[in-house]
Amino acid sequence: MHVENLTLAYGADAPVVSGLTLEVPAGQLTAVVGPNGSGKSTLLRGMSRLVTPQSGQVLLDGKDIHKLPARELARQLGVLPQGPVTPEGITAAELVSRGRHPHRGLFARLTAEDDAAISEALAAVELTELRERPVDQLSGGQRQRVWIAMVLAQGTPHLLLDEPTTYLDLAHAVDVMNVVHAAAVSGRTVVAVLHDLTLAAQYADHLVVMGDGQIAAEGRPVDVLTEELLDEVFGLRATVVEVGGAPVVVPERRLAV
Ligand SMILES: Nc1ncnc2c1ncn2[C@@H]1O[C@H](COP(=O)(O)OP(=O)(O)OP(=O)(O)O)[C@@H](O)[C@H]1O
Repeated sequence: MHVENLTLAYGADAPVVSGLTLEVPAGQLTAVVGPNGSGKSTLLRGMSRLVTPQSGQVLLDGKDIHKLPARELARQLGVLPQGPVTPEGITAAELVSRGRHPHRGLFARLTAEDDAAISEALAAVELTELRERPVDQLSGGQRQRVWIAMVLAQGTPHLLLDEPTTYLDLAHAVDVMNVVHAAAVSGRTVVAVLHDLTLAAQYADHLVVMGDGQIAAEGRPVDVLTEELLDEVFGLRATVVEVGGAPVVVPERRLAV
C-alpha cells in the first residue's frame, strides 16, 4: 500500500492530515502511534475510503482505492473501524460470517470454505465457545475480539485496524497482537493504530509516529521511539529501556508530596 501526498479534511474544516506520504511495507506489521487528535484514525479512514481525500491518493497494488469497485476493494482490504456498531441480536458467528460477504454471491449460502474461515477466525481470538452468544451480551473485550475475527475471516491480503486492543486487558491485548502479528507473518500487510507505545514497539516491524497530521518519525521501533521523540511529539517525559530488542517506555512520575 502506498499513500501519496494525502490531504484529508472534514467538511470545510482545516485539514487533519496534510500532504502525508507513506510506503506501507508489504507483509509486515506497521503500527501507527501518536497523541490524541494527531490524525491517526483519520489517516486510516482515508486509507480505507471512509473519508474522501481533498488531494493525493492511496494506492493498493498500484491502483487508486477510490477507483476500485467496492466489492473488489472488500476482497483486498479488511477494515476494523474505531467503535464499530454491533447490529442488534446478532450472534458472534453471524457477525463473523459477515466478513465473508465479499466472497459470496448475493443470498448465496455459506460454503464449506466460508464455514472454515469463520471457525478459524473465532478460534484465533479464542471465542469458539461463545460463537452462538448474541454479541450484545458479550463483554466489551469479547465484543472487540468478535469484530477482529470478522475482519480476519474476510481473508484479505491487507488489513487496517483502528485500535484493535481497546477494551482489552493486557493478557487479551497480547493475545490479539499475537494474532495480528501472525497475520503479518503469513504474508498479510497490516496497519494498526495503537495507543500503547510499548505494545506497539514490541510487535511492529515498522513504526509510524503521527504528530499534528503529519509523520513525525518512522522506522524500526528501536530507532524511532527515543526519549527525545516522546518529549517532542507526545510532551511526555519518560525513560526508554530496551527489552528483547524493543523499546519499553517508562513514564516519569510527578508525585505530589
Ligand atoms: N467526523 C469528524 N468530523 C469532524 N472532525 C473530526 C471528525 N473526526 C475527527 N475529527 C477531528 O480530526 C482531528 C483528528 O482526529 P483523529 O480521530 O483522526 O485523531 P486520532 O489521532 O485518531 O485521535 P485519538 O488518539 O484521540 O483517537 C481531531 O481534531 C478531531 O476533532
